This record gives sequence, structure tokens and C-alpha cells, in this order.
Amino acid sequence: MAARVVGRTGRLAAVVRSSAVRLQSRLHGSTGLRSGSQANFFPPLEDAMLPSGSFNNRMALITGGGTGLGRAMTATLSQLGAQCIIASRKLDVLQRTAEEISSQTGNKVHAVQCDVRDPQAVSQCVDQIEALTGLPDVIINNAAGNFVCPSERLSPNAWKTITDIVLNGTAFVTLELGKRLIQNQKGASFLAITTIYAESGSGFVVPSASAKAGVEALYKSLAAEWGRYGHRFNIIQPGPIRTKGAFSRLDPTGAFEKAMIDRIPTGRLGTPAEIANLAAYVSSNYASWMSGAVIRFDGGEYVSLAGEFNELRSVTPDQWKLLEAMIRKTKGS
Ligand SMILES: CCCCCCCCCCC/C=C\C=C\C(=O)SCCNC(=O)CCNC(=O)[C@H](O)C(C)(C)COP(=O)(O)OP(=O)(O)OC[C@H]1O[C@@H](n2cnc3c(N)ncnc32)[C@H](O)[C@@H]1OP(=O)(O)O
Ligand SMILES: NC(=O)C1=CN([C@@H]2O[C@H](COP(=O)(O)OP(=O)(O)OC[C@H]3O[C@@H](n4cnc5c(N)ncnc54)[C@H](OP(=O)(O)O)[C@@H]3O)[C@@H](O)[C@H]2O)C=CC1
Repeated sequence: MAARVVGRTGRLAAVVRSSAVRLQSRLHGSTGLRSGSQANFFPPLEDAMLPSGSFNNRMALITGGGTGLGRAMTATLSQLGAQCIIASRKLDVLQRTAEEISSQTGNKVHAVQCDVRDPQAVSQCVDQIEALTGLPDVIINNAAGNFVCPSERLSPNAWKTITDIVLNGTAFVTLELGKRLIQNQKGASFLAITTIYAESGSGFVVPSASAKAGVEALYKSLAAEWGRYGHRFNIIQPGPIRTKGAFSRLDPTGAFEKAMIDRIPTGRLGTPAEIANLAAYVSSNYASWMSGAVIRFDGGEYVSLAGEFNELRSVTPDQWKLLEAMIRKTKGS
């Protein structure tokens, strides 16, 4: 009897070990067990979700709107009728994006140069915006900087650069616009784009994690304080969505993409159009009762990373039979 149990236990250990090996090999990029075919259940819809004209006569400022997710949000808002202003450091990039989007949607997109780390530049940028369109109804704080780096290799200036762009930049833009909106008794929707690890923290992107957590505290605090002025503050935490800006700095060799997709329950990355639809909804009057919300939009990645037992997804039905038999055999403690 004892020999039978030992034999079974040995076999079980072997199958579990081989599962672990397969799991490791998935993590390191060789052929995995999961094909990601569950992505077929979750096809992204790319067209604008809100009724056309939802943003007619509305002005939207999108920081970092020249590239990546900011560009997609600008395109969607513009398609829905908004007059957009995009602001960041590279005027040529902004102007190209503005022209491309304007020519597709027929709605004006303005390009304004601004380094959000510099409060004076932010103030001048808001002067320009007031002159161009008046104060905006929609503000999306999307500009960011990031790179993967072991924390022991970070210089003080590396820390300062990321936290200045992400936390101070968001604060300067939000406070400058907030004060002027309050003075003019005009309401607005503020949205900040953070990340799922703003909540958990993450090694190797510590300045970004710290600054994004600060942005979330800022937005939740102002949601409570400035509702009385007609301002809503919300946060979207995107999971991985392929953009040149993010992927070139966070996975420069592409070695981690497969492992990342394997841990996402919906089996795929998000798309810029999907986040643009969510940002448009949150910024629209359809969401006028939404304030102080933190919306995770990540295909399930966060809960997948968090659950201690989630690796058991790689246990096969046959292995489960053995595990269950062992568990059922256990009597007492
Ligand atoms: C298991 C792994 C999984 C991998 C997943 C991959 C994909 C994941 C997707 C999910 C993403 C989640 C969150 C994403 C959050 C983001 O914010 S992505 C957006 C990224 N976009 C950008 O960063 C665009 C803007 N970035 C920049 O302009 C620059 O990169 C920078 C550095 C942020 C700012 O530029 P600049 O002001 O010109 O700064 P520099 O003068 O170049 O540098 C300032 C100091 O920083 C030091 N530095 C710069 N790069 C590095 C580096 N790679 N490593 C270490 N240090 C660096 C630089 O040396 C300066 O410091 P010193 O003066 O002391 O030398
Ligand atoms: N892509 C992803 O998987 C994820 C992205 N995010 C977040 O989404 C947002 C957009 O990222 P993404 O589109 O991927 O990456 P991008 O690199 O394309 O976007 C970052 C933008 O920020 C602007 N920017 C950077 N520094 C400054 C500055 N000092 N002043 C003004 N603008 C600045 C850049 O423009 P310029 O260089 O002209 O200044 C750029 O347009 C960020 O907040 C990021 O943290 C969060 C989670 C996942």
C-alpha cells in the first residue's frame, strides 16, 4: 500500500515537475502550452463606440497626443466632434498627427509645444489654448516617460526625469487648468492614464510606479475636493498595448511579449482604439456621474498576476484527477 502511494506520489511529482518545466519554458519564450487562442473569444472592436456628435462643441486637451495611445484618443474624440489640442515636446510630431487626424475627421486639431515638467511652459501652453479654443471641457493627462532599469542603476536625474514628467507634469497641467476653470466657473472632465502597477508597485520601473501611484492619489483627492466646481476626475489603468514609445523602452528586444500575452486571460494585448473608446466614454457626458473612479483595462492581466494559484492553469485534466485523488485521500490535519 505504502509502495503504491509512494509510486503514485512519484508519478504525480513528475507530472507536476514537467508542468513546471513547460511553464518555465513558456516564461522564457519557447513554444508554450497555451496558444493564446482564447483571444478568438475577445476580438477588439475598433470603431468609435459613442454616437457621432457626442463631443460636438467640446474642446479636449490631450497631453502626449502626438503618439501612441494619446494619438488614438485624439483621433476618437475628434471623430466624435471634439476640437482637440495635443501638447508635448516634439512640435513636428504633434503637427503631423494634428494634420492627419484633422484631414480624416474634418475637425480641427491644434498642436501646442509644451514640456509638462516646466510649470512656466505649462502656464504658457494654457495661455495658447485659451487663445485658440478657450478653456477645455476635457483634459486627458496621458504624457509619460518610462524605461526598465534595475533600481540600483538609477541616477538621481533618471529618477527626477520620470517623476517630473509623470507626477509633476500631471500636477502642473491639472492645477493650472483647474485654477483657470474655477475662476471661469467652467466644469470639466479630467482623466489620468496610469498603469496597473500603480496599485501593486513593480520592480524595474520604480520611478514610474511611484509617480503613477502619486497621480492616482492626486486624482482621487481632487475628485473629492473639486466636485463642487463641476470637475470630475477619473483614472484609467491600461494593461499592455503595443506602442513604439512603451515597448521600445520596456521590452526593447521583444523577449517578454509572449510571456506577457500568456499571462493575460483574454490572450492578447489591448489595442489603442479600445482604450480610446473607454477614454471617450469616461470623458463624455454619458459618464457625468463617474468621478473618483479607477478603471483597470488590462484583459485580466492584473488578477492573473495576483492570484497565488493561477499557475495551476497549466495542470492538465489527467493531472487534476491525480491531484484530486490525493486531496480526497487526506483525512485530518
Ligand atoms: C516581464 C517584462 C515585461 C515587459 C513588458 C513590455 C511591455 C509592457 C507594456 C506595459 C506598459 C506599462 C506601463 C507603461 C508606462 C509608460 O509610461 S510607457 C510610455 C513610455 N514612453 C516614453 O517614455 C516616451 C518619453 N520618453 C523619453 O523621452 C525618454 O525615454 C526619457 C528618458 C523618459 C526622457 O527623455 P530626456 O528628458 O531626453 O531624458 P535623458 O536626458 O535622456 O535622460 C534623463 C536621465 O535618465 C537617464 N536614463 C535615460 N534612459 C535610461 C535608461 N534606459 N536606463 C537608465 N537611465 C536612463 C539618463 O542617463 C539621465 O540621467 P543622467 O543625467 O544621470 O545620466
Ligand atoms: N502602451 C502601454 O502598454 C501602456 C501605456 N500606459 C500609459 O499610456 C500613456 C501613453 O503611453 P504610450 O502611448 O504607450 O507611449 P508614448 O511614448 O507614445 O506616449 C508618451 C507621450 O508623452 C509625451 N511626453 C513625454 N515626455 C513629455 C514631457 N516632458 N512633456 C510633454 N509630453 C511628454 C511624448 O511626446 P513627446 O516625446 O513629443 O514629448 C509622448 O507623446 C502613458 O501615460 C503611459 O504611461 C500605461 C500602461 C500601458
